[in-house]
Amino acid sequence: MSSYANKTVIVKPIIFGNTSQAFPKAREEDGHTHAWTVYLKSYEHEDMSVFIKKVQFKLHNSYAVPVRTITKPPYEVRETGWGEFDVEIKIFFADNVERTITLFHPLNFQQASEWYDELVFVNPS
Ligand SMILES: O=C(Nc1ccc(C(=O)N2CC(c3nccs3)C2)s1)[C@@H]1CCCN1
Repeated sequence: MSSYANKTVIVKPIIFGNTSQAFPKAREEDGHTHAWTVYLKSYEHEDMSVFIKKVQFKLHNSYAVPVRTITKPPYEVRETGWGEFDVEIKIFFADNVERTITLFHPLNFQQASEWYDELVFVNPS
């Protein structure tokens, strides 16, 4: 926690990204070629459920139930598919005063892909 211009500022470093694993061959029944996991986690291995109410992962609309809502850690979705697309990650906070945060992550099947960001709270209630 730090102060800046008489304000209390709390910064929570986060990581979001995906891992994937290719199947030996495309799956007969649906042509899926990869298993993948998209995730959000604390960069500091902190239990973020203290200040996060839920995380919604919005997959491509062709998936059954494309909006996956995760209410406790680990904030991740494990799925299979045949291609890469953008996953929208929407963070809802326990304090309803805080606006939701929307992140986007392009699935990457060539290599594990992680992005760093920070959740910044100014004068949290
Ligand atoms: O790949 C891409 N978009 C994709 C959207 C959905 C994908 C997928 O993997 N799946 C849908 C789900 C289903 N399985 C069975 C019925 S619906 C498995 S891939 C783009 C197109 C060009 C480059 N990237």
